[in-house]
Amino acid sequence: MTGTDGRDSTGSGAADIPRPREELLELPPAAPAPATDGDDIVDGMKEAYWAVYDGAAAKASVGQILRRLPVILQQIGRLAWQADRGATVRLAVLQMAAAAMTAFGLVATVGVAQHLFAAGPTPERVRAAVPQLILVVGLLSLRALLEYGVSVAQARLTPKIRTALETELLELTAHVRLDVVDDADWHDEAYRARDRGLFYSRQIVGQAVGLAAALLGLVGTAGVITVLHPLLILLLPLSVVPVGVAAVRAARARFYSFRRWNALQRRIQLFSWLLFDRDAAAELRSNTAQRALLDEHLRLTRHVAAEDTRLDLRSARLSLLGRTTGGLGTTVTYIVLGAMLMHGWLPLGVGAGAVLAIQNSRSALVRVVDVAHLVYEHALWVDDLLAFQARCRTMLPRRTGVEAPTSVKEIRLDNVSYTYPGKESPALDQVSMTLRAGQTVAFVGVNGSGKSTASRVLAGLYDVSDGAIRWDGVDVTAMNSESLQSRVAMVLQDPVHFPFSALANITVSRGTLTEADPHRALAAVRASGAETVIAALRDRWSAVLSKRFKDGEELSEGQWAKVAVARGLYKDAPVLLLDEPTASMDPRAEHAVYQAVLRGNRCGDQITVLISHRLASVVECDTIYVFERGRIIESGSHQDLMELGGEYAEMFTLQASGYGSATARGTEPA
Ligand SMILES: Nc1ncnc2c1ncn2[C@@H]1O[C@H](COP(=O)(O)OP(=O)(O)OP(=O)(O)O)[C@@H](O)[C@H]1O
Repeated sequence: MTGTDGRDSTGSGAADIPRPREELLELPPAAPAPATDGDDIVDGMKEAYWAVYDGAAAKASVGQILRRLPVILQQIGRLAWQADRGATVRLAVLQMAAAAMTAFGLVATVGVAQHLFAAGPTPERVRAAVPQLILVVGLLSLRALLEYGVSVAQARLTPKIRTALETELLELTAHVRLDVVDDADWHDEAYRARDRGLFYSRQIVGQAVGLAAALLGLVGTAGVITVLHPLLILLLPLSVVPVGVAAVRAARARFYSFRRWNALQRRIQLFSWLLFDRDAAAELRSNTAQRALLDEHLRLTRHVAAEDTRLDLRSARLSLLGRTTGGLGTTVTYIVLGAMLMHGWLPLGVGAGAVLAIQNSRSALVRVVDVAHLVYEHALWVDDLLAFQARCRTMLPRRTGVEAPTSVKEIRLDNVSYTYPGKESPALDQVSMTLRAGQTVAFVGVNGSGKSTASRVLAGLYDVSDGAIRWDGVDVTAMNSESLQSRVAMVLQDPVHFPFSALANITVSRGTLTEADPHRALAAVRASGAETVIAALRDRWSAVLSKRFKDGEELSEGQWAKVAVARGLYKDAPVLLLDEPTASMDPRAEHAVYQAVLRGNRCGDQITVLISHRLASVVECDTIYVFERGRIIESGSHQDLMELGGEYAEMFTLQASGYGSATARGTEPA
């Protein structure tokens, strides 16, 4: 006997002597995981796709931040305006009024100081200050009320903005074309927009309000100082700039440590995830690998503890530096103020007021710096979310064109080609076929030959790169994509396990979870074999098919397959595509499905396409198309193809011989 490689396969001769192996790989090291104790463990971590903007505020210059702030405030204002105009106006007006009260309160406090530091006996000075004191209390109470109003408006606005953004994001991601969803980069962006963009969009309104309040406070106190004495405004930078510089450095250090902390946590989480994970549990135990992973976890945790301490110490040092520079600035301010008082340029009461106002400005500036950094970084995430939404809007399926017909007599594919984005060679190459109502056809071929791609193109999920698909002569590109998709029922090998009731798992194929056609549902589960599955559930049709819910039930893969076939049949579309739906079914269930779908052909004018690797199940199809590298290499009935003696006949004979030899072995005498 001679094999295809020409070597003798009888077990004798020179061909049996193994040839020396080529040295492809050197010996591995004795320690598989190199110790990284001496290295910076954060550097070994690839940046997570969702962490791209972490620490951005630490990298931006003060100029960059200042330039972006008006744009950010404007953008958040626009989002707020779209979400709730009334609440936005109230928020802005009340916030400005609260800031004005702060400034008036400061003026009144200066008035109190002027009376207290005026010449004359103390009781008279105190009495004279009382009306101003009452005014201060009144203004502060009014400010508290206004700030309450700000909080109320903010509480109404924030959830509305978040809901609007989330709804729009889900609406867009659920509708973008399938080829877009196939793109891994798009996925990363989608997760980032959902996890980070939405999260920060909820916080950013409050932060923007805080920033506006701090900025208004700063402007207000600067105004008061100018009113007290124009020269004092020159003193203000002397006092506040060092504080501002220290605050900028401290804020940057905080963002920088947050970024490192995040990277470290991700590294640790990899290990804790392996120790917790259900899928890893069996292998972890059978390999007795728990100790090794726990040791690695402990090693990393110790690293993180040391890193935490280092970052905290750095932050403490920066804070000390900030206080020292701030203190120096204050000392210089007070010396100049003292000199002005001594030279009689300033009355004592005004001097005391100036001290108060300068202190106010300093704390307002620190707030501005802190919040500006936060807003800057978080606005990048919100920007990212909005840019992603804008991109998705350009990736929606065709929404123009005529509605696809509710029934079809003939679907023609003329030289259809399809190339996946980013791929060089086509997955479908010049495929032509004609499918007629009432026919059942099969797509067969080796893995990767293009069968599923052909079915997705037929289902209107991908637009062809070349060629045309016509439904009764009408090119599908002239049809609204979603209407076309609604005319095709698709059953896949790995169906979605919807965590809904058994009934909703069937009705979802007609786009509803709440309305059912009871007769059609029963007919569909009977035909697919799902009837016995549902009948065995405690709550039958209403049983929730997910263990994540109380009293929920879990199905086996084969049972899910039956539910998925029922879902496809329930859709009752003019085209039914079955992409290896019975791969996980037991032989009896598979037989029943083929009886129902193929021989019974429940719906006389339906076009049924079956993709299967079990060739025994396609024998009765009207036409069998054999795919190879995206092309159709053979087509015809089973009989035709067997007579042709090509690829199909070879595959069929191979499978049949497996059964034949097994049967023969089973019947051989022992
Ligand atoms: N989403 C995708 N993105 C890029 N390439 C893809 C994608 N899906 C399939 N391909 C490629 O297209 C070609 C055809 O794949 P397809 O899934 O249509 O084959 P198939 O015949 O259904 O295979 P199988 O029998 O394994 O299910 C393969 O080379 C595959 O790698």
